[in-house]
Amino acid sequence: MKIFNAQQIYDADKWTIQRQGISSDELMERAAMQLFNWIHSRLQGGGTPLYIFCGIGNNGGDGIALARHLVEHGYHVMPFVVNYSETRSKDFLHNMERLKERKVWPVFLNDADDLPEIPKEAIVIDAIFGIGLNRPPADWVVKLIQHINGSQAFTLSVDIPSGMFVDRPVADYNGVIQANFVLSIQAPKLVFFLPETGRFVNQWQALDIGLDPAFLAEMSTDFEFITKYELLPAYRSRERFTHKGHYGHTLVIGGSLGKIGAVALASKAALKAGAGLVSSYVPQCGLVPLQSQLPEAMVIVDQGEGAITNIKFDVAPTVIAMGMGLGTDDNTKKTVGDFIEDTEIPVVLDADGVNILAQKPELLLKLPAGSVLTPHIGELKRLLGDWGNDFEKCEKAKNFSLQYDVVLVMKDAYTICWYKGRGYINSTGNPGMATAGSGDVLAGIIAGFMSQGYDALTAALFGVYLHGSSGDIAVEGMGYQALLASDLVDNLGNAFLALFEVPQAPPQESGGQNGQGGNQA
Ligand SMILES: NC(=O)C1=CN([C@@H]2O[C@H](COP(=O)(O)OP(=O)(O)OC[C@H]3O[C@@H](n4cnc5c(N)ncnc54)[C@H](OP(=O)(O)O)[C@@H]3O)[C@@H](O)[C@H]2O)[C@H](O)CC1
Ligand SMILES: [K+]
Repeated sequence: MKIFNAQQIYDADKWTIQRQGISSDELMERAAMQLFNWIHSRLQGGGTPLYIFCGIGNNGGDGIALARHLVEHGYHVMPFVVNYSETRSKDFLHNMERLKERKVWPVFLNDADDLPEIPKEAIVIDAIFGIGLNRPPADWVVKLIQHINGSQAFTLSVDIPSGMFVDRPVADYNGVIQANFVLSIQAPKLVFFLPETGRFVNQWQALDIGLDPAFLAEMSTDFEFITKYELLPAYRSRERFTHKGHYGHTLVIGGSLGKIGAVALASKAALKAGAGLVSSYVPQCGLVPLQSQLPEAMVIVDQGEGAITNIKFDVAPTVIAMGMGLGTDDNTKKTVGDFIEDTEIPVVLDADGVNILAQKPELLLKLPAGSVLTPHIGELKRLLGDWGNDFEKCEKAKNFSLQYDVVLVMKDAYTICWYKGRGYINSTGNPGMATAGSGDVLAGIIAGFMSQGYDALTAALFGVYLHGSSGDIAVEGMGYQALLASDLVDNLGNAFLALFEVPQAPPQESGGQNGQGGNQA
């Protein structure tokens, strides 16, 4: 699912109005009907007071139109106009007239003295600012937002939490609606998925208002939200007349004294992801634990006792996952650096493997095409340099992916895979996955996919999605705290099965639940 920027949404509006021969007011009516249906299907006409705070633009227009539908269905509606500007939008005014025709007069709020009492059992509908916010809100509007946040009422934001810009960092973190739920018009917004702003969005759902599908399909976007529906067309089924040789050979290089578990996790994950063969290359101390823990893997030992000192092997892997548990031994760093410089086999570089690249950036140009880097935030900073905010971080990652022919997997609550300037945002995962070994499993899954012949981007997208999905399935029977990286490996089979589950209702794009939501270590 594409993630549009504000300008693209305004363009799609215009095009839809022209193509479908409708007025902008009719488009707003579609948005209001969708909002109403969503609320009505859940409240079923209950007596909960609905406090609707509306701005004076089209976001406010959505709110006022919604208020009319709710009034017509007998809901207890308290509409307010947040009078932050004299410049009202045409469709806002139109809907104000219609509401007044039904003998409903919203209360105008003009300054901080006007803040209404909000009972905690009320539902607040936030239609103050939408994607049109282009400067910090006035102080009294910030106070209103704080007042709403402090009310303990369930807060439902229309399109985007008010106070959040759609394309740049928040000006004042105390001046953003903390939304329990966001009903986002047509598509989710990028800011839902970035840590600094995503924390204001507990859960979200996109409401389809029928913007011209052909126009949306043709528009190229910097970001795409990846669900199983984007992935399934790339899935390759296992053919009957095949053998292990058809599914490639993953070599996992890593481990040091006390960190052999990282290699075991990655190796098992590669096998579970479908690699035909897996060999684990470890220092000598890894031989016995690996052979006894993971009989399916072959083990190749380095000369070094407790750390890898000189990488040499005589197998012909399809892909190499390396970096997990390597340690910081100088010889190890040197042999890994030399290996990266010479190899032509695509690599999935994790952990210390990424750190070695950060220390020797000239190696980046030597990475075989179709390689994947899987840094966590700390490793990413070492690789890209520090950033001031999430937008700057994305810009750096984007530039990096334009400069080097590799996939950069930026691990976070919503992991973003970057390739050739485009960001692919993952939809699965939860905070339980912020646990030791989770990253080793991810690198192993991605390598397992590459080993079967998936290109690096597709392998990374499948890997990140299934890793998160496996975590989501695993926590169904336990608390987040109890999730272990090995649970991610154990549930990978169920994550594959879930890919093919047909939803009972048609798929709706939705996600989130911070505190119940995603995180990939
Ligand atoms: N296709 C769709 O997604 C549709 C979305 N709809 C809804 O429309 C809004 C966007 O509406 P818009 O009128 O463009 O913008 P806002 O309602 O967010 O803001 C209104 C105006 O407020 C001014 N502004 C901006 N920042 C401030 C500020 N800090 N203080 C005061 N005023 C501010 C600005 O106008 P200026 O001329 O003053 O710059 C805004 O234009 C979208 O979010 C959806 O909810 C449609 O209903 C259907 C199609
Ligand atoms: K809003």
